[in-house]
Amino acid sequence: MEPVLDKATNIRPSYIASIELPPRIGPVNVEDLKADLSDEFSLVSSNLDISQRNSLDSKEHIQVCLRIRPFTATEKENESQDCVSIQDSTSIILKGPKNSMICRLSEKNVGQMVQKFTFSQVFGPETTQEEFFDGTVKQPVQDFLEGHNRLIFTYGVTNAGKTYTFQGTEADIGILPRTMDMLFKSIRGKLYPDMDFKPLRCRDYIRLTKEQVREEIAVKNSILRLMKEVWQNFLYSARAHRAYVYTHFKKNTDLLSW
Ligand SMILES: Nc1ncnc2c1ncn2[C@@H]1O[C@H](COP(=O)(O)OP(=O)(O)OP(=O)(O)O)[C@@H](O)[C@H]1O
Repeated sequence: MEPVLDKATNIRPSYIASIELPPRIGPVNVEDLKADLSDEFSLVSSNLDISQRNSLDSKEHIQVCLRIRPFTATEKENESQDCVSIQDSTSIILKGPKNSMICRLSEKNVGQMVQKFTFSQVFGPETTQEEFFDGTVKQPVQDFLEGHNRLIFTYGVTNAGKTYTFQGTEADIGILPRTMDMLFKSIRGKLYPDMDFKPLRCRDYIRLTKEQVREEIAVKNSILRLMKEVWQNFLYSARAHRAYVYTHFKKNTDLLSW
């Protein structure tokens, strides 16, 4: 039975009442909602050099990978329902949890409501940290080492597994330490061993003569000596202050007990 609404007491909130909808002109075209925007966000412009264009041509310019994490112990204890099923390596089917409102409504009206989502790559709950790194981040890091710009980020609701994926655990490191490892390995043996470069402003440097190197070392040593003296003086006065506080306190408590 339809609820009977008492019009006199059902007052619309003022913020709704105050909205004036613009008059609709002609039919609404919804086709552009499905527009493929990938061309507009294309990284390939005429300014890029040929090597960069080749590197990008073979791939999508934006890659969106999905990682589905396994249930945590608590979720298993609570018998959480699996709402995501992997259809193939790039798509998943999402079902509303059984007995949820959306599920009951959709079953009643149009059968169980399912939604399909497509990604560049889908990684299931059994995916290891190494497999995930190799399948997602390794190539962009390699591109970066060859001089291209790359941006990698994780995105998801709380508890989705972003920190685990990015940072990982001590026993099973994530994509960030694996990336750093790759970067440091790539410069191994390429480090300049001498100490005759000096940074200048933000991006420049100058090469020092032997005499200038000696002067730099002398300046640095005197700064270090000065810092050591300041630190020792600080420690000395901190100890003296503590000793004073202790004796003062002791004297007062002695007086009190007396
Ligand atoms: N691939 C995985 N394998 C095993 N455990 C995982 C995996 N991904 C996440 N977890 C576990 O799931 C829980 C939630 O993960 P995590 O803390 O990374 O989520 P988060 O997205 O960073 O959350 P928040 O946004 O709240 O910081 C943690 O207990 C984590 O150890």
